[in-house]
Amino acid sequence: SPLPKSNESSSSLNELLDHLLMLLEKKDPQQFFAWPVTDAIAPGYSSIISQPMDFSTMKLKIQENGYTNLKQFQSDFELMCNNCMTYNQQDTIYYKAAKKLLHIGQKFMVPEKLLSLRREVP
Ligand SMILES: COc1ccc(C(=O)NC2CCC2)cc1-c1cc(C(C)=O)n2cccnc12
Repeated sequence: SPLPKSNESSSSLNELLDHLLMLLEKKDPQQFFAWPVTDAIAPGYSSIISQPMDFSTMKLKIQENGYTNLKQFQSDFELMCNNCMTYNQQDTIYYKAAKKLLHIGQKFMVPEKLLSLRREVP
């Protein structure tokens, strides 16, 4: 089906979300959150995690105008981090990375911080 027509407001939201996503991806240098987790690298993952989420899926969703507000973007980000902290034990590099990323993301996505981001987006 053709991509829905983007209007002024959705494209400026999408620009903000693209910028935010780029900032969050930079906080995941090992790219643990870059792609969907497969059962091959994480045994039983698909039967434990009912709603998988990763940065590449979020990027696609932005391009398809899948987010109509910031809150929806925030909840996918939190879903991604919480999935990781559900599947992995606390003493793993993945759990620790998710905890750290979630904390950083929550600091980024506060209104005054976002205002400055909006000024950054050309
Ligand atoms: C896209 O997901 C990944 C991509 C690459 C890697 C990876 O480079 N792992 C190496 C670091 C020690 C092996 C791990 C993951 C990975 C993410 C995750 C998450 C996000 O739960 N995960 C869980 C168990 C095992 N591997 C992973």
